[in-house]
Amino acid sequence: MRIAFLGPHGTFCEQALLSVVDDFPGAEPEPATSTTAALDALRGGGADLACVPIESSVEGAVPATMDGLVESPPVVVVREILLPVRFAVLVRPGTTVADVRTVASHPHGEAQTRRWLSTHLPDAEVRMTPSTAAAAAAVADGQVDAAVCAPVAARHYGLEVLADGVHDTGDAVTRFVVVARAGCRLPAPTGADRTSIAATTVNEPGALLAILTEFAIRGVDLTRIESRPSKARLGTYWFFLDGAGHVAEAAMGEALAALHRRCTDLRFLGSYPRATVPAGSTAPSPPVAAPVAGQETADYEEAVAWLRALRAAPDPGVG
Ligand SMILES: O=C(O)C(=O)C[C@]1(C(=O)O)C=C[C@@H](O)C=C1
Repeated sequence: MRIAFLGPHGTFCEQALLSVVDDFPGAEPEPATSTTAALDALRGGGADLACVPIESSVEGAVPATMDGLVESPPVVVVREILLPVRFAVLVRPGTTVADVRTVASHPHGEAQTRRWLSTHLPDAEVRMTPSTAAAAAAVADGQVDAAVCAPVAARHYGLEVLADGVHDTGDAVTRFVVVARAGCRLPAPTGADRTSIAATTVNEPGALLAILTEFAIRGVDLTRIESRPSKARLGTYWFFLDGAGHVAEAAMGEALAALHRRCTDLRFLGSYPRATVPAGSTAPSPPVAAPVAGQETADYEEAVAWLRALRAAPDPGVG
């Protein structure tokens, strides 16, 4: 089983994938040159799964992933991974701070170390690369003087650490997702799951509120909402929503069925176990609201059984 990931070797994405790879028997991680390339490999059949970053606790959404999730043919998330991230500045051996004229990183790496860079390397030109490890590779090739990346990249590219712990915000966490082609068997409900969707709707007052209401009235805790341009024309958007629960559960299933009737386009992007921040990290796990009384799975099952009993009345023809 080939799993394409945002490469080259030494990315945070590779670390995230390696932390769960044993759960995918026979997995062969294969580096892709970008998030888009990883998703393209999945869609084109060159990979069976793709592991890509989706959001950072500091910098927010990874646009290439959000946009890639709603392209065709459809894909679904089957796993999420939370990885605490800390950044180092890597250089070729012997390079001093005074030698650094160019520094490279992924846009999210630059965003999370901007203050450090402006304080300690104020005159360095900052260049963007498709990943933090691509920046480390560029240092090794002599294209730039320094990379802002994961410390682990040093051993992949024969670099040394000029400065460690250079992130501006402590306890940063990046969320990664493992994505499969739609039609695969969904992960079974665990009781602590997340469901992701993307929806478009008409432009009229209250249209977004109507979408949110379908979740609210069923006690579904929304854990994330983002919008991205639909790309069809200015002013039209995909709304990406994550909610606590599994499509196999009545509350989430009913909410999605209601959205299917209501939205102009609705993409189911997967139901998968909610990840927590790994033990040992000081970063807090994301909050999830407590269940709402009367809206728990057992309440739904009881209500469905009640309705079924009503409909199964022995003499429906009375009157
Ligand atoms: O470039 C990498 O190493 C990645 O895995 C990507 C990525 C991201 O997209 O946010 C992951 C973690 C860090 O926040 C910086 C970059």
